[in-house]
Amino acid sequence: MADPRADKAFPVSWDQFHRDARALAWRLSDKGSWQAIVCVTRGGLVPAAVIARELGIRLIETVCVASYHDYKEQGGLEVLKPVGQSFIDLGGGDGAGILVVDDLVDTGATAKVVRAMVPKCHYATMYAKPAGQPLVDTFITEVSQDTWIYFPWDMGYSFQPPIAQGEK
Ligand SMILES: O=P(O)(O)OC[C@H]1O[C@H](OP(=O)(O)OP(=O)(O)O)[C@H](O)[C@@H]1O
Ligand code: HPA
Ligand SMILES: [Mg+2]
Repeated sequence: MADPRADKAFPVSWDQFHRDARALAWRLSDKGSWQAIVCVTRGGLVPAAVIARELGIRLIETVCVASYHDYKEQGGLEVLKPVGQSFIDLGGGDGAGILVVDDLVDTGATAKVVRAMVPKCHYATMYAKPAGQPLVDTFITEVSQDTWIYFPWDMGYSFQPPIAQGEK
């Protein structure tokens, strides 16, 4: 269950997301070499594109998982498409040689089911909340459990009331 008190906001712009994705690629670049990326859709598609470009990886697979069906509401976790067997077999049948990429880890529920498919993978996310961190090998920024991360593809420009107005 995501923290229902996730009331702090961590908004991420496209520029910041790109910078953080590049930073993740830099951090990964001396941690190994991978034959393929498995991106966790849908959120993992975006950092996976940047990391694939930076690390020169052209073999890309998806694992399709839906966990949060409504805003901040974690429903039953559904695996809509598992990792393909040919990818699991790349490094000997246990996911070695696979770099898994997702946008974030929160409770760790998604990472747990994906890791069960490719136990020897390297699991990388852009952002990590404490509950999910033990399931991730590499991430860029830690945010607290009571923070909700707002990704650029979920946002639009809107009027912000002045700070002083909120104090009335
Ligand atoms: O650590 P957890 O508590 O499992 O949460 C993390 C997962 O939740 C979000 O995916 P979501 O299920 O919302 O689907 P989406 O990627 O299609 O937005 C996010 O992209 C991660 O994959
Ligand atoms: N932001 C966006 N999607 C999420 C989050 C979050 O903090 N936690 C789980 N899915
Ligand atoms: Mg996701």
